[in-house]
Amino acid sequence: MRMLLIHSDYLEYEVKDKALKNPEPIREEQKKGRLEEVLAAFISVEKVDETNPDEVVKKAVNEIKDVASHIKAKNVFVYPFAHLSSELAKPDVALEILKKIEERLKEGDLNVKRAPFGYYKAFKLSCKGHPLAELSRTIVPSG
Ligand SMILES: Nc1ncnc2c1ncn2[C@@H]1O[C@H](COS(=O)(=O)NC(=O)[C@@H](N)CO)[C@@H](O)[C@H]1O
Repeated sequence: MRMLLIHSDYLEYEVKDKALKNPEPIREEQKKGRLEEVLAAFISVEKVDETNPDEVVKKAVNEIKDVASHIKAKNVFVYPFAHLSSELAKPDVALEILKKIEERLKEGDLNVKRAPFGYYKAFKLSCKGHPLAELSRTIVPSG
């Protein structure tokens, strides 16, 4: 799994077209979304993650929580992003892993949103530019 973590004044998205034949079914209110003072987690789920999804979920959640506490962000946006890797996991596996990351993060005291999976989306971001505002993480199952 590859994650790009951006601390931003806000992240807002708007769903445009389908990027998959069968994207995640969404409700009308999910077609647009916005969070202020947010840690945006752009996540590419990779083929290697399919060998142990639960382990990569656990590691990803720990990394996101760790960064959020360091930068004192209470809001997290889980954002499916297929452009951080050339070895993408199958969409159904990727969606399950992203849903689990969202669920686990919500168990803590973070306010979490997840952007819809399988759609082209317009988005706006305002990176804060401090030394920890742009981070990346590579997460692999231990095998
Ligand atoms: N492995 C993945 N990790 C994260 N998001 C993914 C993954 N696979 C698919 N997606 C989601 O599905 C959308 C389309 O994925 S894509 O790889 O860019 N494109 C496609 O798969 C099709 N256009 C066929 O190539 C992405 O924008 C993202 O929302």
